[in-house]
Amino acid sequence: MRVIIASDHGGLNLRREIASLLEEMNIEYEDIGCDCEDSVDYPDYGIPASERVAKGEFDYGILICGTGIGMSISANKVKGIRCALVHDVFSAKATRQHNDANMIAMGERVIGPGLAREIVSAFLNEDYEGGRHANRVGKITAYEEH
Ligand SMILES: O=C(CO)[C@H](O)[C@H](O)[C@H](O)COP(=O)(O)O
Repeated sequence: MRVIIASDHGGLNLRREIASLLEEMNIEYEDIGCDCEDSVDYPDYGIPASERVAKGEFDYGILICGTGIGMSISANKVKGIRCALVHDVFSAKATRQHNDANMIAMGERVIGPGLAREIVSAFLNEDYEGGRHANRVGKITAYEEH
């Protein structure tokens, strides 16, 4: 499994926490920044990360900003990306099972590091269920293609 992580200045500390978690989990990952606490614009990090997931370079992406909202909006503009804004473990599991989400976004100003770790772990350990969900995800993909 290969994972890409990115944040703006508002998600810097939580991104570092998630990088530590991925190391503990022995998951191969690339961290594309941002690298300092100076104010940056979340699309400058979220869109390149999403493009690399969409190209197949990574299986999953994890994006963090202050709220997770700007990152999730940016990611979902990239064709092939299904990015869920998640701040609870149930949704992290469900978005893999039902939506086949390939990215999640979280807000460092919304949740603490312990919950964020649980969310990432749940997301990466869950499988897509297909079945009735495949029809629904297929309709999203068809819309994207038209
Ligand atoms: O994009 C966001 C909100 O949708 C993120 O939370 C940003 O991190 C936030 O907007 C940055 O805010 P700041 O006041 O410029 O630090």
